Amino acid sequence: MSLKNINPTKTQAWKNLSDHYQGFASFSIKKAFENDANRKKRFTIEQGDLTLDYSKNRIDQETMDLLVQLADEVALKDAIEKYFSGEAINETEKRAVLHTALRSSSKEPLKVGKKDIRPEIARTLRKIKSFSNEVISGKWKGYTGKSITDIVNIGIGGSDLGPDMIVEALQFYKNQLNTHFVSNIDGDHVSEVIKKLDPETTLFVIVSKTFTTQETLTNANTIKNWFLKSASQFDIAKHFVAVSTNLDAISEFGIDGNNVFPMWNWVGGRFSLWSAVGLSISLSVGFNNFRELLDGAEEMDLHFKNESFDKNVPVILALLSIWYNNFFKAETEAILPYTQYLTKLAPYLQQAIMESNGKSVDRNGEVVDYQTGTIVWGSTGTNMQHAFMQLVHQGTKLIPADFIGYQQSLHGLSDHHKKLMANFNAQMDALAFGKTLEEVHLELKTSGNVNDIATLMPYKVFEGNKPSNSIIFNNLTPKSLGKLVSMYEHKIFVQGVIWNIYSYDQFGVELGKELAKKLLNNA
Ligand SMILES: O=P(O)(O)OC[C@H]1O[C@H](O)[C@H](O)[C@@H](O)[C@@H]1O
Repeated sequence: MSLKNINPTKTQAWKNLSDHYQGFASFSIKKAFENDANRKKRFTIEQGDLTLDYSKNRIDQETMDLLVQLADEVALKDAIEKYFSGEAINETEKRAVLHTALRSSSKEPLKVGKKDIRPEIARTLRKIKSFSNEVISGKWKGYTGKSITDIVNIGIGGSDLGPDMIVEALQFYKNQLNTHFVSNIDGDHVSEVIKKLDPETTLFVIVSKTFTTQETLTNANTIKNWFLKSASQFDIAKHFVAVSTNLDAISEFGIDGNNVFPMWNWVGGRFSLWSAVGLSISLSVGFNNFRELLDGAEEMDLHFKNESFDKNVPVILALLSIWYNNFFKAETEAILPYTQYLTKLAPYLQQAIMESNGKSVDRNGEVVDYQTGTIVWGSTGTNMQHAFMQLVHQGTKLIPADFIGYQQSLHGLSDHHKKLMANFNAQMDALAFGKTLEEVHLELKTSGNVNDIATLMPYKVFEGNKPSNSIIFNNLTPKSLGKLVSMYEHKIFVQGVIWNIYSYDQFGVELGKELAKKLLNNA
C-alpha cells in the first residue's frame, strides 16, 4: 500500500490557509503578545527534557488549527503508520524507510517482505558493541601488536556527515581514541589526514551503503596503498573494517569477512547514523553512549508516532515551515544552535533536508506548481551574531530560525553560560519585537546625540516581526542529541507527505556523477 496521493493545494485547508494568509499582512507578533497574556504558554510544548516555544511566530490559534487540518486532510496519520510499519513508502526505489527500527526497543516482529528485521538489527548492535569494546580497551591489536590510537572514517554524504556531526557534538563524552573523517575526492583531504597517522595504530572504517561511491573507493584505495607501504596484505584484517550493503564489493576490496558490518536497503544513507554507519560514533564515545543516542531518538519516535498533531513537536515544526515556505514565500530557514558542539549540525541537516525534499515532481509523476524543500543553513551562536545576523534582523528577506539551546553547560562555566543564554533569548526577542522609530528617537535623544537624530533614525529601526522557534533541552547528552536529530528527521517526513513528494530517493545527484565519469573516460 502506498502513501495517499493528495495535492496539498487542492485541500480545503490550503484554500482556507490562503484566505487566512490574506489577513496576515498586518499581523504583529508584538501585538499578539500584548493582546494575549497566555500566548507563550499556548504555543509551548513540553516533551520530557525538551521545550519547544513557538510563540514568536506569525501565527494565531486559527493558523495552527488550519495547519493541523492540512495535516489531517493529506492523511498524515495514515502515512506515519505506514512509515513505522515498514511499508515501501520509498516507492521510486521500492523500499521501506525504517531508520526508526534501528533504535526501537520493541520486541514485536517487524517485517520487510517476509523477513523479521529485528534479529539482524540486534545482532549488528551486539557486533558494534563487542568490536567497540575491544578497540577502546586496547585488546584489539594492530599488525605490530600495538593498540589502536586513531580511527579514520572513510565515507561521504550520509556515510560521513552524520557520524562526523555526532562525534563532534559528543566531544565531551569522548574516549582516548582520535577520530578522523575523510570524505572529499580532493586528494589534499586524505593527504592531510594521513600525515597525522601511524599505520601500526590506525583503524580504518570504510563506510559506503553501495560500496560504489567514487570518492569513498578512491580514498579507501589511496589509504590501502599507503598502508601497504609498511604492512602486508595479510595485515589488512587488523586495520580495515567496512560497513555496507554490498558484501561482494567489500570482499573484492580485500576486507576480512569478520570485519564486515551489514547495512540494509531499508535505511536511507542520510538517515543511517543509527546503524553500523555510526560505528565511528560508538568507537569514539563507547557503545553505552551510542545506545543512549538511539534511546533518545526512540523517545522522539514514540512522541511523534503517538502524540496528537497539535502537541507534536516534529509536526508543529513541519507545519510552521510550510506556513512560511508556501504562504509567505520564505526561501530559507536558519538553524542556530547555541553550543559550539553543534558546529556541524547545519551541514548535516542540509543533506538530510535538502536531499530529501529538494524534489519537484509529485507522487503522481506531475511537476508541482508550488514550492517544496526549504534551503537550510546556519551556524552556532554567538559567533553568527557577529557574522550574518545583520541580514536576518534588518535585511529584506524573511528567514524563520530555529534557536537550539541548553539549560546547562557541560563544563559548568556558569558565567559563560549565563551570557550565552542571555544572547540566545535576546536574539529571539530582537527578531520578534524589533525597535520602533519612537524607541530609536527616545534612545538617541537621551544619549544626547541630538544632531544626528534625523539622519540616523531610519537605520536604527528594527522592523521586528521575524519568526523563530526556541528549542531547549536540559543539557547536551547523547540522549538529547538523539532526540534532536530524530525530531528533524520526522519534520522532513511530515513535509514530504504534505508536499506530496518522495522524500527518500535522490535521483538529482546522479547526473553530475554520470557526467564526471564520462569526462574522466574521455580524458
Ligand atoms: O554510502 P554511499 O553509498 O557511499 O553513498 C554516499 C552518498 O552518496 C550519494 O550520492 C547520495 O547523494 C547520498 O545520499 C549518499 O549518502
